[in-house]
Amino acid sequence: MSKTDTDSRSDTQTESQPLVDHTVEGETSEEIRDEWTNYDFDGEAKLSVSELNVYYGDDHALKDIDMEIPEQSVTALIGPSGCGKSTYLRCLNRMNDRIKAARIEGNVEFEGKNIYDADANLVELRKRIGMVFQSPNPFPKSIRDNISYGPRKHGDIDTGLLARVLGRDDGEREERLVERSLKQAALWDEVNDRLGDNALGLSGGQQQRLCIARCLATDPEVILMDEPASALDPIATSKIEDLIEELSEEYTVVVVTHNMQQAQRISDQTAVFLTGGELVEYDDTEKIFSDPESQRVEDYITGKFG
Ligand SMILES: Nc1ncnc2c1ncn2[C@@H]1O[C@H](COP(=O)(O)OP(=O)(O)OP(=O)(O)O)[C@@H](O)[C@H]1O
Repeated sequence: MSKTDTDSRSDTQTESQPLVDHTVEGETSEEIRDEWTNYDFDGEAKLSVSELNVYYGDDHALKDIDMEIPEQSVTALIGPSGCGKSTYLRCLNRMNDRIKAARIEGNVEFEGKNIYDADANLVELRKRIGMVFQSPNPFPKSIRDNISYGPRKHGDIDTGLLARVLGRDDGEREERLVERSLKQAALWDEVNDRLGDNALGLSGGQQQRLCIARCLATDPEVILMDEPASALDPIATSKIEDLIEELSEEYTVVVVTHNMQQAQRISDQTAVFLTGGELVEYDDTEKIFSDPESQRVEDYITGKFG
């Protein structure tokens, strides 16, 4: 499968500037790290992360992350437990702001603007960069209300009494939005005859697709997913995986997964984080899983540690 240490070092090593032994944890040189994480792709970057550091109190959870995320594709984030994948994902739409102990330094550019600028509009940001969590978390409301809740909150849909009195009722638009979002999330056929039923009566897999539909209803451009299938059975997982691949034709998807087969099945590029909050390698998924540069990445993906 892999290159040996000697092979992978020979590309970059010079006599005057020997590089450290990258097989020793924590000793990857900056030059090598830059080379292995500087992913060269066709097309535009949707998000550009630079010099990102995250601290929880004294714990330095993410170290100097530079990463460009290509638009309309699936980027998988993999790595052992505690290496910072979820922390990184939450940085991409400022969800870490909600964690008191978290301190974030660096830039995350979304279409040319740093989302950490003081004047960033967080409501708008999280509308454009949506998130789906590990455990399905529908609201204890009807299937229909789960979809229309966000657009109503943002003022995109109004079906209230005043709107009705003023003849501006968006009821029809709401129905169209509910149908479109549920179809996009491959759930419409299973629920279209019971849109008024409580969402908590759906199966786990259906609930997760509903959460994806809810996210799509606010018209995001980026969808962040934190282990979206880890609580689901194999059939429900396979539906979510198919859905992720379809969504990437229109949206930019970033997904954290512990499941390496899943990363291989669904993603175009994979970023490997290792213990200590380091981004060690970032490349085409095929390359990462067939011919990684880093010995540590190879050890991780072949199950030698992690
Ligand atoms: N809210 C928090 N407060 C303090 N420390 C935190 C918090 N969230 C995460 N951490 C710490 O930050 C580090 C990275 O955690 P994170 O959850 O991002 O890793 P992960 O790779 O997503 O792990 P897992 O795969 O187990 O979900 C860990 O050391 C963790 O203990």
